[in-house]
Amino acid sequence: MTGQARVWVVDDDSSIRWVLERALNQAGIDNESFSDADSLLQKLRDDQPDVIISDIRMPGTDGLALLSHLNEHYPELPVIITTAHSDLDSAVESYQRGAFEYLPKPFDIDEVVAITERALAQAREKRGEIPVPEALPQTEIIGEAPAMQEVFRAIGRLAHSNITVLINGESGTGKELVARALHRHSPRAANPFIALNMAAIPKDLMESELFGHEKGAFTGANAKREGRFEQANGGSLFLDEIGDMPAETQTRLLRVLADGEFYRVGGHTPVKVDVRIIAATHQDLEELVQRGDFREDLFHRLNVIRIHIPKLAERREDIPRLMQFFFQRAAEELGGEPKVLLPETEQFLIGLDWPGNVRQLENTCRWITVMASGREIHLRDLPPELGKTTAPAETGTQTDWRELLYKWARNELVQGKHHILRQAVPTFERVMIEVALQHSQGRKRDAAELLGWGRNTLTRKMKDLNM
Ligand SMILES: Nc1ncnc2c1ncn2[C@@H]1O[C@H](COP(=O)(O)OP(=O)(O)OP(=O)(O)O)[C@@H](O)[C@H]1O
Repeated sequence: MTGQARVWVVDDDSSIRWVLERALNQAGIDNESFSDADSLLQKLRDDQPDVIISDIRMPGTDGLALLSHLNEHYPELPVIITTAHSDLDSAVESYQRGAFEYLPKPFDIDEVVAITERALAQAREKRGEIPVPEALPQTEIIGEAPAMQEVFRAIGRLAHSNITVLINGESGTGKELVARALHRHSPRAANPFIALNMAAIPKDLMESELFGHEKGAFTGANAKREGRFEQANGGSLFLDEIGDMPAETQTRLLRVLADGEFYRVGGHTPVKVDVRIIAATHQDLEELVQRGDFREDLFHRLNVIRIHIPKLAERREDIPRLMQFFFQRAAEELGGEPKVLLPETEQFLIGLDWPGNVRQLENTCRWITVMASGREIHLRDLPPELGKTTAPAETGTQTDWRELLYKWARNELVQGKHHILRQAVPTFERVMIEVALQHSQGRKRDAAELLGWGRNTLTRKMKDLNM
């Protein structure tokens, strides 16, 4: 945006001017008020705002006359009309004379601010200024594992279609990322992508969240509200954790999918929408259907194309690149240079089970970026709980590390490596030496004694190991 956004408000009611001034100021929108249209027109001769909010009934030039004048002489300038005497005629008249929006009083302050922001965005667009890009989450998907290649192929095949897609995968495997990619590569890319997590919405608010409500539909519904379906019109609606959708909402969703239209809560006029549904779940929907917890007909409607995202432990080969990517991103966000893993640290991390999948890996990389002081990451720099939660925790510390070693060795062999002792033994010795030196506060003679070596052996080993 060039300079500050400026909004002019004209209303003969000083209390309305006061309320609007306060709300706009709070939203950081620069504004100025006028008590009548004539003084506004006067000022318009040598200055121009980005948006005007005008009342209809005012002494002197009224709002509709002002609107006609503005529409003729300043067609680019969005005008929001407000009125306390709302009727069908004034609404129709306002739109016919080119109003950007029409708002009956008393209005919902948040709604006025939201509409003003939309008007400001449109004004910028018309002036040819580049619209402020929305802070889109990073959508690059990393995956060289065959299972991920399969996912990419599915996204590619679906690129030109509007088909409903069901994404299956454990929590944190990247379902939302894939949904965004499906949207970004679809003919709807320029329209909204709206994400909604069924598990995060209280049951009794779900319908109004999805379908919106009319003013007065229930206690607390002070103004009409658009639901997510309307917001996603022309674009995609991502319904995450669809298995958690309550039965009544399932029934309504099914009807919307069949008819392409719905009623807002408390509404009597059908609302038509064109929305592509991308649903996701970590649950076994077939099993939910069997148990009677999910409607079978809805399941079939959603299950047109299914994309399965494997858990991270099933695509360990992607872990190094993912970590590199997350270290890079964490460094950009938190400052500093991206961390680098020592080979033994990387091997250890590749061997873990990662029950929280890619999200857990990402969080671990952020943790390391914040907590580790050096650039190179040793085993000792890893979050202490990592081994416990994600490695198969056995009884007693002795079996703990042996289990990990088993896992590591198996993994090496699975990856086709040879001579694995060449890596394992020095790694083992290095860890032992580091711990002993830490314990002896750097005194080599004591460390050697702790290890059961002579001092010369320790010195030679440290030299061999480049320590
Ligand atoms: N293949 C990948 N490449 C890069 N980043 C990824 C990949 N998979 C997941 N991520 C990142 O991991 C995090 C979790 O992914 P996402 O939110 O898409 O998972 P989800 O399966 O939708 O999780 P939930 O089911 O818990 O909502 C996100 O920050 C996402 O950017």
